[in-house]
Amino acid sequence: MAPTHQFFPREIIDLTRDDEEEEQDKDNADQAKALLDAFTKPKISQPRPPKQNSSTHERKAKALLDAFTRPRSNETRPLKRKSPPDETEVKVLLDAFTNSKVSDPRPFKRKSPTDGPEVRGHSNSETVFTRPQPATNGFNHTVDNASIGTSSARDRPVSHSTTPEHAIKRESMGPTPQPFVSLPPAPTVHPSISNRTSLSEPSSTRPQPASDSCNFSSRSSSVKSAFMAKKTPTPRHTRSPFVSAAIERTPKVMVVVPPPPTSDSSGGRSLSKRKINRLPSVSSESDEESDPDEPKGVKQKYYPLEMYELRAKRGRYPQVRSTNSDLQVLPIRSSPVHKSRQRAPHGRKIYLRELLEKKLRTIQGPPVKMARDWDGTGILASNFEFTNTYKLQQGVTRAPEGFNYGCDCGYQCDPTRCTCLSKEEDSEQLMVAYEHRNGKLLLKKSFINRKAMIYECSLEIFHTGDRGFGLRSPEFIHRGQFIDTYLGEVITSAEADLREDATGGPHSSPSYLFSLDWFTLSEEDDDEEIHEYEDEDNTGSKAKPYVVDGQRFGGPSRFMNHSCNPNCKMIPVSTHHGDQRIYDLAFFAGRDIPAGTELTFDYNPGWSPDMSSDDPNAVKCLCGEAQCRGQLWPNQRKSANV
Ligand SMILES: C[S@@+](CC[C@H](N)C(=O)[O-])C[C@H]1O[C@@H](n2cnc3c(N)ncnc32)[C@H](O)[C@@H]1O
Repeated sequence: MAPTHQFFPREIIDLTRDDEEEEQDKDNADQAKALLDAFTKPKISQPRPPKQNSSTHERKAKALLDAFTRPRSNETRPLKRKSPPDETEVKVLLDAFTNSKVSDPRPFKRKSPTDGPEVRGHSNSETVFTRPQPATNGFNHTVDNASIGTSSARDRPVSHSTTPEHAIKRESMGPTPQPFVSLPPAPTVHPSISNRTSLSEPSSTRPQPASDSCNFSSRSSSVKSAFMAKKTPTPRHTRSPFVSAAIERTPKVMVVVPPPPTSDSSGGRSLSKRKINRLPSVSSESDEESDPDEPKGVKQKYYPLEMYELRAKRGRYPQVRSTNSDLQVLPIRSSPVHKSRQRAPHGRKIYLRELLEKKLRTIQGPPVKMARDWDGTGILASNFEFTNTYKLQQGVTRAPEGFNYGCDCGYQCDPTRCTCLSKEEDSEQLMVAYEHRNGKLLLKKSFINRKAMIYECSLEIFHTGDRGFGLRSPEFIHRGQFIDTYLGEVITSAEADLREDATGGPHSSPSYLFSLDWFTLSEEDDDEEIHEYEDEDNTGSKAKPYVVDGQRFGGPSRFMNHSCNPNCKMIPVSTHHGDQRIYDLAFFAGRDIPAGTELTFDYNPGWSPDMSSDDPNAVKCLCGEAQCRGQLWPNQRKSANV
């Protein structure tokens, strides 16, 4: 089928010319250019170019070469050429053209002039093609026509238009390295365009293999090497129009470039980077081998999670190694980078800091950062992962669904009249926790000693120097503002005891156990409804409160230290009214807190002076407050708080 647009100057190509005429015009460079064009481009004015076999091409190519290299027999002066290097280049390139056809298998077997690679074109083909592309030559260059290897697709008219001006403009850009396959004798993609396509065009614009005739990728390497071997290193310059044409076309014959990066491969790195952010809890050695960049968190090797739970179940608890050891901090990786960092303390610090920052990014909500002045050696990177929810562990269950019920506010809850709100002890008045102050939803001043919920601020983990890490906010926090909840594994009291014993107790290592004992009922309490789901072992005994362990998994508030004069307060928040064993531990600002001030709460708010003791094993409090009690906990097992 004839192309719908004929946009190429007709006078350039005329394949009907016979050899005798050509012989007479050997010294005419323009004519030679036209002849060369005839080799590489089918004639537009014809629906189909005449079928030409390779020997015809070779003959014509040699004739063309002769025209440049041999003086005419009836003339004494040599052929006029603008520069010797151009001649050399033409020779080399033409040689490459002819030889490549002999030495290399043709990229595809042309069954007919209509066969050939199908080129998927740019949707705006004016910007892609500089030359007319007859639909009949088998090179379809619109996306619509890109059905590969089907005659119907090939025969479709070309639906784009290109003006001669475009062609001239493109050609003036001169030849460029050829990244894409073009096939003799009917290359269609302009070199400059091929190059551009490989660099920036979407893959849909790249030449596609014709399914019935060729597979470019399977032969690309041999074709490329042939070209590379024959390519002259001579810089290209001072080209005559003819030479330009020759150079521009000849490479099309043989230039093959490895498949350009697909969207997959280009995104691979970013995909792999994204994978880095995956929260690794327990990593196998094989995982480490496969992705050396992957941050490694809790090491099964050092913190045998499964064994840990297994033994806890059996009543035996593994003696885990100290969590302060640098050795535990280091995730073992086999990559050379990591090894070198291991050797260089500075590199190791950087690595550990990066590891921690990756962990910090897994925290949902406002960003939590690591203070820049921290110069620790990665203690934080050890056996600890941030978690965004409670991790219910073995033996811990939520109350059955039936125990959870919503309010009857309707579509939108009325926070001043919601039936979920508790009533004042001595009246029917509802306890409303929040009020708007300073443009924020804050805990009511009157409620600061009661229950409340949520307002977010950004936080920063920093090193206190004498009490391990601490938490602070780079922003001013208003009194009553919600800070965060205490997160971690929710475990049974029995397991908490095992874990505490395993670490030597709070006297020898930091404790991250926070008991959920707010609603713990007294032995006399006969609220059977509340207790019926607690009787897990059917013994009729009331279960002990669950405990949140923030040691291995936790949130930023896991780093909040104790103060005998705290600026924050933990207020329990129940979101499942029927479930009194699992609730949220929410921290609120007890007073206005200037930016950068350490956030603290009282680990033992029910403290009374008679709890003090002279026990030398008591955990010393280093809060530094004037009214410091001298110790973190009474010398009995902690119950109410951490
Ligand atoms: C929940 S952690 C707090 C974060 C901890 N500083 C860290 O580096 O991970 C509780 C532990 O911090 C230490 N700690 C907290 N407040 C303290 C204080 N006022 N004086 C001494 N040590 C304190 C104790 O070791 C305690 O067991």
